[in-house]
Amino acid sequence: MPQSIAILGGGLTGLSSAYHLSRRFPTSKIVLLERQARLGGWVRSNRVDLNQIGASVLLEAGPRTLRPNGKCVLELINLLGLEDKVITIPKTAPAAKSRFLYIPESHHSKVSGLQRLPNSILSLLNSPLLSILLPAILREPFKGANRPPRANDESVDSFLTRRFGETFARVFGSALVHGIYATDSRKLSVRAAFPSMWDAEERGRGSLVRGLLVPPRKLKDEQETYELGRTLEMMNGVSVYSFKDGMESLTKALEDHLGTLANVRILVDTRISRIKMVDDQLLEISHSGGEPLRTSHAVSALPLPVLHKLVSKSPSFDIPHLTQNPTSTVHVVNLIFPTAPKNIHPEGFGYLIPRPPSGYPDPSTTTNTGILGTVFDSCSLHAQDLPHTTDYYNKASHTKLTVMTGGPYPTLPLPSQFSSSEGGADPVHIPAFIRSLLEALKVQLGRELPDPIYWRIWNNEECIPTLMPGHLDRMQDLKTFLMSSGGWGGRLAVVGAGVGGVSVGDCVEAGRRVGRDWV
Ligand SMILES: C=Cc1c2[nH]c(c1C)Cc1[nH]c(c(CCC(=O)O)c1C)Cc1[nH]c(c(C)c1CCC(=O)O)Cc1[nH]c(c(C)c1C=C)C2
Repeated sequence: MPQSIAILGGGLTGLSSAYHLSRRFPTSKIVLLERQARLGGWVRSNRVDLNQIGASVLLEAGPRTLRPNGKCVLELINLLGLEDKVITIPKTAPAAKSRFLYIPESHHSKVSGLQRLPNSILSLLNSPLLSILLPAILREPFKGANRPPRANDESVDSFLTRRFGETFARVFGSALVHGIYATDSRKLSVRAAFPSMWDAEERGRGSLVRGLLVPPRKLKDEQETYELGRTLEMMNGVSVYSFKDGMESLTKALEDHLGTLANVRILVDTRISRIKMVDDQLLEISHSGGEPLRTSHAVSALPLPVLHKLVSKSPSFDIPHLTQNPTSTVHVVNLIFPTAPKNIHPEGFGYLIPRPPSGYPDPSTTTNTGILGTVFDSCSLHAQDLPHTTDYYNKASHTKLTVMTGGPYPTLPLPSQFSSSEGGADPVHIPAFIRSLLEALKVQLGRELPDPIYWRIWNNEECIPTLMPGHLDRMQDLKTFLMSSGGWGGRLAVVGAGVGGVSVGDCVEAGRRVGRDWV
C-alpha cells in the first residue's frame, strides 16, 4: 500500500483518481493539489435566474450529457447516491432521433442548408444527403482492402477518404470531429479517437461496412465489474442523461465526499512549480502553498504540456511525448431567448457544420464566426429549468441553446465582458461578437430571431487535446518510461484527457484504474 499519494490537478480525472484511490488505499495519506480556487476543471454548470420571464435556467460551459454505456460514471452515481438527481432523455425523444448537419451555400455542395441526418432506411431514401451517403456506403464493401502495408495509424480524414471518398470524409467526418474534438479531422488519429472503426476495417478484411456487421470480440472494459446498484435499470431505453443541476453535480459530489475523509487533504489555489524524484523511493513536489511535499507516489491529472513544464526542470526525469499534441480552444456561447423553442429552431439535438472545401479560413483575413456547431439544449435538457413545462417545445417561456466556436477556426475578438447581467430587467447589451453569432444563426436556422434575454461566453482555452496519429504508440512509450528504474520507477502515473481519451467516461475510468499496480 502506498504511504502517501499526491494527485496533481482537481479536474474530473483528478477527482476520480482521489475518490478511487481513497477507496482502494484507505490508510494512505492523499493530497490533491489544484491551481484554481474551484475544483471540477472543464465541468462547469451555472444557474441563471431571469426575473423578467420568471425562469431559472441551467447552463453548461463544458460537457452537458452522458451516454449510459459509460459504466464507470453509473458506478459513481450509485456510490455517491446521485440517482435522484439524474434526468434522462429517452431514445424516442427528438433530441435523440433528430440530428442535423448545416452545409453553408458557400461550400458549393450539391446539398445545402440545415439537413436532418437520416436515422432509418426510409429517412435515408428521402434525404437530400442520399446523393453523398448512398454511393459512398454502397461502394465501400466492394472497394479492395487499401490500408497501406504496415500502416499503424493515420488521420480520421485519411481513413474515411480511403474507404468512402473525399466528399464523405469532409462532410461527415470533419463535422463529427468538430462535435467531439473541436479539431481538424486531418490531424486527429483514427486509432486513438475511433478505435472501433480501425478494428472494424480489420474484422471486415479491409471493409469498414463489412466489419461493422461482424460482432467485435469482448473488450477488456466489458470484463470489468462495476458496482452499478439500480443505475443500469434506470438507463433502460435512455439515449443520454444529465443531472437536474447539471454536470457539476458529479464533480461537486466527489468534492463533498472527499471532504469527509480524514486521510484526504485538498489544496486549492495552489500552483505547482516543480516535480522531481529525490531518491528511488520519494518524489518531491514544489508548490505555492508552503513547504515542498514529499510523497511515495503521485498521479498527474494535468494537461500533458503543463506536466512537461514541471518535470523538464530536472532534465534526467523529463518525460517523452508530453508536447506532441496540440490542443483546441473552444468558445462556448450560451444564449437564452425569451420565447418557446418552436420559434427558434427545429426539434432535435442540434447541428454540426463540416469543414469548408477550401479548408479553414486564414486568420489574417477572416470575418468568419468560426461556428463548429450549435446544441439545442432546450430539447434535451429542459427538465433542468423552472418552471417545468410539459409541452416545452411549443409552450416554454424560453429557449436555451449553445453555439460552439473556435477549434481549427480563427475566431473573432471576444468582448471585454463575458456575460450579460442576470435578472433580465434591463434591455440586454449585445456586443459585436454575439451580434455576429446571431446573424450567422439567423442564416443557419433560416429564420429571424429575437434578441437573447441573456448571453454568456466561456473561453475554454486549450480544453481538448488533438490526439495526433501515432498517439497510442507514444503513450505506450511514455508508460514504459514511467515504469523504468531509470525513469520514475512506477511511482508517477500520468492520466487524463491527453493520455487516454477525452470523454467524461474516459476521465472517470482513468481515475478508477490508476495505481492498480501500487501494492
Ligand atoms: C466544450 C465543448 C466540447 C466539445 N466536445 C466536447 C466538449 C466538452 C467533448 C465531447 N463531446 C462529445 C463527446 C463524445 C461523448 C461520447 O461519445 O460519449 C465528447 C468527448 C459529443 C457531443 N458533442 C456535443 C454534445 C452536446 C455532445 C454530447 C456530450 C457532451 O455534452 O459533451 C456538441 C459539441 N461539442 C463540441 C462542439 C464543437 C459541439 C458542437 C455542436 C466540442
